[in-house]
Amino acid sequence: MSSSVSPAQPTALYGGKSNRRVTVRDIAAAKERHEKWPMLTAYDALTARVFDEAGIPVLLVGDSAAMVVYGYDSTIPVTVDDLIPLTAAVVRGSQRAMVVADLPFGSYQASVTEGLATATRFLKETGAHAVKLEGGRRVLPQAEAMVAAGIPVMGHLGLTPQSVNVFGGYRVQGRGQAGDELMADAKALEAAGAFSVVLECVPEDLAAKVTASLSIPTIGIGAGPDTDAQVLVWQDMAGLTPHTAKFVKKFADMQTVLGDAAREYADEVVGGAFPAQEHTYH
Ligand SMILES: Nc1nc(=O)c2c([nH]1)NC[C@@H]1CN(c3ccc(C(=O)N[C@@H](CCC(=O)O)C(=O)O)cc3)CN21
Ligand SMILES: CC(C)C(=O)C(=O)O
Ligand SMILES: [Mg+2]
Repeated sequence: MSSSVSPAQPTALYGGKSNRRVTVRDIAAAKERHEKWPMLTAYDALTARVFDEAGIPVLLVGDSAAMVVYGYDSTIPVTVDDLIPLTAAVVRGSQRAMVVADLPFGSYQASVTEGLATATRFLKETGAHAVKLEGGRRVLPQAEAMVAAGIPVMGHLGLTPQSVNVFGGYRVQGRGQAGDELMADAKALEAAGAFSVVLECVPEDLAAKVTASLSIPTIGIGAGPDTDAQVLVWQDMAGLTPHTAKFVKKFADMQTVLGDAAREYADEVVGGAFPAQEHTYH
């Protein structure tokens, strides 16, 4: 497994000493300075704390919780009521990171009113600092209304998993003509006031072109090395998920670590070695 190395020079978002919450202004400053930054998902207080203390500046409570927390085989089934308690836990578990709430399928597409009501619920009931929604021009009125209401919006283009049934699987998006459409969506989100945009599963050349064309940061997942930021689902990054996409790098082997711990615990219970006197009240 790889060892971690901090950059020699602290950047606007990583490696500095400030403990106050990261804001959209800090994120804009990072783009101006051409500084890269890391984002991870989190779904509970303890992992949020670990990632916060590791200096991850932005934590996303992804609707990927549908798959990695709730065990569904897509993100379609997860609801606002499923995600609100997880998002609140991540806010409580972190001190410095900006917490972004991923709006689930069916909670913002129907209308501006619906989108605004959902985004407002996340900010009020969880303490999240921003929301993320999938789509470009098709959700522009919603994005504009949220920004007008004072809610920072993160966009998400390319492989938008809530549309998996339209794509016919989790496939690379934005090849050929579709790249021009994606670029237009990215520019529309920027004009609507989005503070950043996720680019998922797109060719690296397209991601680089979009990154160079926007004044807001791009956050890549399967989008190559040239986006301003990167994001991974933490269970993928830590080696807990059994099957992962090509874009995932495993920075730890938690499946082995946790499995070995569980087997050792079980062996000691069955063999009588645990609990010992030191774990016992007298
Ligand atoms: N654990 C987890 N990690 C994720 O990154 C993630 C989720 N869940 N759930 C929601 C979506 C689904 N995602 C996925 C899932 C599979 C592929 C995948 O297997 N892609 C193919 C690309 C095939 C092609 O060339 O078009 C691959 O082989 O990498 C990609 C993104 C990303 N998101
Ligand atoms: C992978 C990220 C971008 C996401 O949307 C999620 O985790 O739900
Ligand atoms: Mg998501």
